[in-house]
Amino acid sequence: MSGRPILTAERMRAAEQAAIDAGMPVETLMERAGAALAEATVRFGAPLPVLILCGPGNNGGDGYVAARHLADRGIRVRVAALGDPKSDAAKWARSKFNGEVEQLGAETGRAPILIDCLFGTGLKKALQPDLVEQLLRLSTDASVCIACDLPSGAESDSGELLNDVPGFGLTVTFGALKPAHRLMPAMNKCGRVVLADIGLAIDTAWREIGRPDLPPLDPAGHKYSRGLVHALAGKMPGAIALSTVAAARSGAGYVRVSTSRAIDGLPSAIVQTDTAILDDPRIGCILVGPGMGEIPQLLTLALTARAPKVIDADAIGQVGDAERLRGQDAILTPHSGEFVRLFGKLPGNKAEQALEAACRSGAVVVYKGPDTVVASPDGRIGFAPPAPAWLASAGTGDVLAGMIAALRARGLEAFEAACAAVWLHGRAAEIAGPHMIADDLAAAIPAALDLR
Ligand SMILES: NC(=O)C1=CN([C@@H]2O[C@H](COP(=O)(O)OP(=O)(O)OC[C@H]3O[C@@H](n4cnc5c(N)ncnc54)[C@H](OP(=O)(O)O)[C@@H]3O)[C@@H](O)[C@H]2O)[C@@H](O)CC1
Ligand SMILES: Nc1ncnc2c1ncn2[C@@H]1O[C@H](COP(=O)(O)OP(=O)(O)O)[C@@H](O)[C@H]1O
Ligand SMILES: [K+]
Repeated sequence: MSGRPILTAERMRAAEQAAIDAGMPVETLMERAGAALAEATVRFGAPLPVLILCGPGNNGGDGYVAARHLADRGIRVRVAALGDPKSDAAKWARSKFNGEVEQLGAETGRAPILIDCLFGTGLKKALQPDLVEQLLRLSTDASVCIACDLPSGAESDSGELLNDVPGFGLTVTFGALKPAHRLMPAMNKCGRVVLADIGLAIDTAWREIGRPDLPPLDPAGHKYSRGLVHALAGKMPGAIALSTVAAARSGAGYVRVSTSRAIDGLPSAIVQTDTAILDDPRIGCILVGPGMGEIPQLLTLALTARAPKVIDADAIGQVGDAERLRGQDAILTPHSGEFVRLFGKLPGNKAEQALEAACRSGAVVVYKGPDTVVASPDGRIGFAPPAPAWLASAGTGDVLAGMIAALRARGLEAFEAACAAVWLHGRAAEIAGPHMIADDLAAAIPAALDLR
């Protein structure tokens, strides 16, 4: 999966330390970070006057460097600090800035552009209430709010907010994204996240899910080689209709659905059959769960087959013990309720929980929500880029399950298929617009595929 790297605060510090050990002075890293922050500020906020709030650590240090670069470009810049810098690198950055530094407090005056360089990955606890008050006041008065590395108060690894945090239009981060940029609730405060390369070597299996690279159509292909999805219908035909239409629109060569009664309104291209022969070697992916209802036999049937499978919705509730999935080539797509029912309350952030669930089940786990994460038992984690909140409507999960099944049947490896489908699902929602229903989402899939 391509996409921007994501590191925890600890691994970020290790990457920084490795660079320092290899002879790169920390001041060089800070210089690059501050310069990138200044550059992004100019691009995002135009040459309006800037107020930079500097904390005591290296996040504040980045702020002093940015102040110098902005002043050098002739931009009016003020710095308001919590106090003197504490770290050596931040002291160095402060000494290089020739302008005045105000004490941050109730008298600090507003500016059209506010840059928060109070705390980044070194945040240890909630900000003092009076500081939160100043941050909220100055952000309300600003036209553009920019966070250096992280919004102050956002916990880097968990994505939790330790205090009230204003909404930022832009967050400029360095070397790698942090989990908080892609986990709720912090993700919702970051705005656009720009990643600056400051010359660190980053090695990680955690990435933001990027634009997928799908294999080209085989000119000599036929409908089975393009991928056969076999869906098992249950009690609610509407859900399987959404899933199978989504599978067909996602480029499966053949979509077949086993159903005991005809499903009205399905496109003629989707083949309905009253048998469920799952040992057909041409099946590229079985889809079970959407609209299944209380028919646990359908899951049992799916689990007897060798083909890869997507296990969604009601079928997740029927798994019972995650061990039952061991040896299966499966992708599980729980929302939070289904996740907790199957795996219980797991420790760690959402990504770590998904990874633990993947390890316990041996399946690729797509842990859905406003901050969907995809985890593979081999340690890879994909964090979805922000998707529109209007995805929160009935049936959109059925559409996602069908999309994953199609991409799996088309031959993508399980983790790649899940990540690609999550990315396309979000883009299809953007295309379908705020008043969409799940049917419109499925109809927008071809346009999302064209976006790539
Ligand atoms: N990684 C990299 O490669 C690079 C990282 N860079 C930058 O460094 C940033 C990380 O810097 P950092 O480690 O100095 O931590 P930072 O966030 O400035 O805060 C630490 C200070 O705050 C204090 N403190 C904490 N919480 C507090 C609270 N609630 N209320 C009050 N005080 C609190 C804490 O005090 P302590 O508890 O330790 O006494 C300490 O003094 C990172 O986000 C990025 O911007 C770049 O320069 C380029 C290279
Ligand atoms: N607030 C939100 N912002 C973005 N995406 C969301 C939000 N809420 C839900 N989603 C996405 O919408 C889909 C909902 O799936 P699910 O909960 O299974 O619904 P259903 O079972 O009705 O189809 C998931 O892909 C989820 O990631
Ligand atoms: K910050």
